[in-house]
Amino acid sequence: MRYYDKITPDGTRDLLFAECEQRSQVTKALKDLFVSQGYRRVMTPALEFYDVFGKAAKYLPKETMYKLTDSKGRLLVLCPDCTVPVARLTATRLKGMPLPLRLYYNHNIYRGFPERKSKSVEINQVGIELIGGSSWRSDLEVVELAARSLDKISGGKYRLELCHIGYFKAIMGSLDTDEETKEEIRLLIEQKNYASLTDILGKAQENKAARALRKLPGLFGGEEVFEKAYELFDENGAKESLDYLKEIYEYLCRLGLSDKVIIDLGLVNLAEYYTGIIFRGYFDGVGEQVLSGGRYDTLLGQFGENQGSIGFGINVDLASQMVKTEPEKVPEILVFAKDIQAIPNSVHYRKALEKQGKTVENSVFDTLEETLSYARKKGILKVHLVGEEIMEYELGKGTDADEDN
Ligand SMILES: N[C@@H](Cc1c[nH]c[nH+]1)C(=O)O
Repeated sequence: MRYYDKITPDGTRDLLFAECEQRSQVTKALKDLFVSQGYRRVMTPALEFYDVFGKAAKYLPKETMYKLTDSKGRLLVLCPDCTVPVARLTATRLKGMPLPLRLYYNHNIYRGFPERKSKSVEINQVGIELIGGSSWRSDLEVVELAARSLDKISGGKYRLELCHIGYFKAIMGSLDTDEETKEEIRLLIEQKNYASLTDILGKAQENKAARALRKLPGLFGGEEVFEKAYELFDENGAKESLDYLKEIYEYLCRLGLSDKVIIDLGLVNLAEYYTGIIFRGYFDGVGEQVLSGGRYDTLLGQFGENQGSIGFGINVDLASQMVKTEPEKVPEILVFAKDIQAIPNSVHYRKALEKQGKTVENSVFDTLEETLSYARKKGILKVHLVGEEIMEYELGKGTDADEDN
């Protein structure tokens, strides 16, 4: 029998020192930004009833959720998405609060990807949701905030891809095929898999919609994309979606972000709750998407509250790759209590040093000799011995000359 007692499950990992620091820096930078804009923090549990997502099962693939049962045999999941629990919370405990609600969170989510062993299944996500308010103004606020978040973390080395799911939905609505094939088509477009897309569309009835879908993954770039898109398909609400997206795009250009924003009409996200604009953020040199978000106007309705909302989430681990940390600092002083009786005094002494802003470590060795040897190994330059008096030992870098003086 094989024991898995020295490793972590596929897709999870331990984080050490500098990595923890990078994470903290990212979350602090984002938190400061969100708080300064009036967003308030909420926390939802790591465990949720499956029904919270089951009701919205169509929003997230069931196979990617980690499931377990509680003591009453009810089905639970490890939270696979932050937006759905926030919708649950808004419709229950936050019901009746003045709208709009501006919420932010820092949460781990769990999504299994059986086909990709190396992909993280535990993702630390920081995000916001803006619930209620006029769609137009909320969309402008949140898209700009997404760009600002990416900018703050990467120092300008980012790009934001924009789409409106209404365009894709309009085309799909005009395609004469069953739901299963439609889902397959959506996946192929998401993966920009032209070959299989052409194959599968070859089987559907040839019409304007099928032609447009074939071209969809290529509708990617700057302003010129709009012209092509209008030409390709403008029925069934497609024109209105493009008009709306174009206005958002122009607004971002007016903010000076034209070199950061890309239109990608092939952005057909995994989470099916989107009903309006959707967007994704990338950092230069990081292959995977760091930010994802969009407008979802029907999700809250699933929980009995009809409110439109928009939000985004940022993958903190990927964002951490953009953060440089200072080389790790060792404590300035190692304090050693000469004997058991001196320990209370050494505590007072450490507190006094901490008050002066010093970083202080307590020696848990029984002898001064071991304490000095440890300090040398760790590179701590000062050892203070607390007895009747305080004795200070200075350990020069790489020398132990003054050890016994
Ligand atoms: N929950 C979405 C991001 C999002 C937040 N709000 C709207 N969308 C995701 O994980 O991709």
